[in-house]
Amino acid sequence: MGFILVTGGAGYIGSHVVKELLRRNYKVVVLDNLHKGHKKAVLTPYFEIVDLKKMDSLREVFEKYDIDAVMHFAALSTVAESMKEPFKYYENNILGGLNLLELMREYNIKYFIFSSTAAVYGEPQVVPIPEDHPKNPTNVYGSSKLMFEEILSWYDEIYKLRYVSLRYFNAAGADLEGELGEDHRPETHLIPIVLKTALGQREYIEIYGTDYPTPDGTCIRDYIHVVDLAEAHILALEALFDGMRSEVFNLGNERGYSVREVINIAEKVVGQKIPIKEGQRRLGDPAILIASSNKIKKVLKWQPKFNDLEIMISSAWNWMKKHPFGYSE
Ligand SMILES: NC(=O)c1ccc[n+]([C@@H]2O[C@H](COP(=O)([O-])OP(=O)(O)OC[C@H]3O[C@@H](n4cnc5c(N)ncnc54)[C@H](O)[C@@H]3O)[C@@H](O)[C@H]2O)c1
Ligand SMILES: O=c1ccn([C@@H]2O[C@H](COP(=O)(O)OP(=O)(O)O[C@H]3O[C@H](CO)[C@H](O)[C@H](O)[C@H]3O)[C@@H](O)[C@H]2O)c(=O)[nH]1
Repeated sequence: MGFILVTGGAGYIGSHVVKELLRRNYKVVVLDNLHKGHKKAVLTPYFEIVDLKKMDSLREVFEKYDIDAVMHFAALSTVAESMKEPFKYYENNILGGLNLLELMREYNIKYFIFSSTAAVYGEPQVVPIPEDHPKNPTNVYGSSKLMFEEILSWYDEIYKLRYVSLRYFNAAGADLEGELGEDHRPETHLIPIVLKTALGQREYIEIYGTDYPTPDGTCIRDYIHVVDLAEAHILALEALFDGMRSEVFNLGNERGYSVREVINIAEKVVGQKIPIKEGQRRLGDPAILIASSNKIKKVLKWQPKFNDLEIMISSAWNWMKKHPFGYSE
């Protein structure tokens, strides 16, 4: 058995998946440019600091390792930034990904797992959102992921590249052994910001909009534990190895929590009141995003183990308490 190449394996979700792959005795090589990732989050000794946009250095990685499959997490993923710097997003997420696919073709590697997103759907017409829901991204980030899904389907058609595209909803939580966690800079995600407020690193958590058409006026999201995400990646990879055709799956828990509910549960976890400030809506935020995850449960027999938001927040809190400054201590 050769290596699983994990791009973006120094990042939040990639590092957790690497840990799970290693636990199951896969050989793993991580490729990351460390633009956002952290060296300390890389648990495999095989680590290449390479930018996907640099075809020549990328080719050296394919020359050096015998690769059986690729898991592709590397991407830029901040919605607001994508609307200010579209070129950067299309260049990184499309061109970077295409370089990878071209080398896979050249080196005859047939299996690919892609980190897609709920942002491909845009404003939902129905919730829970099924995979065949219309795709109308409302930002460049979501558009770049949708375009890449289309590219993948042509690589399948032309070169028989077998892929699974996993459309994650809101990834949350941290490694249950406290070895890995979420350390985005700047942090834009709700749960880590709420917890940083509890730690006193921020004065308050600003709620982006309290006039949404939801029961308490704040946005509703479907959170999924990063360890359950990791499990889904392994199931997808092994299904491809067993001959499954290319597939697209949502990954969420089919249950929504409002921003206020998230803050309330976080207060329970940390055992203190967390100061809030009611602010304006953030541009491009849909009111409600909830996944239908029926398909992956049926086809891959995926069963989330940590679908309780309190468990997700507790695991994130455990890591953050131990690492208040993330990986930079
Ligand atoms: N966090 C979420 O809730 C969420 C939800 C849906 C989809 N996703 C997708 O999942 C993937 C992982 O997300 P994350 O939260 O772990 O992000 P992250 O920023 O923590 O990890 C991404 C990693 O990719 C690396 N990278 C980016 N561009 C690169 C390039 N050109 N060459 C080499 N390395 C590069 C970064 O340095 C970083 O370590 C992304 O593709 C993201 O779009 C995340
Ligand atoms: O300081 C904050 C941060 C967030 N929010 C709210 O909390 C909810 C969750 O926001 P996140 O930024 O944590 O995540 P998003 O729902 O924006 O997630 C989107 O961006 C992610 C990548 O960053 C994924 O790609 C995901 O699929 C896509 O829907 C949103 O309603 C947001 O408005 C606040 O009220 N205050």
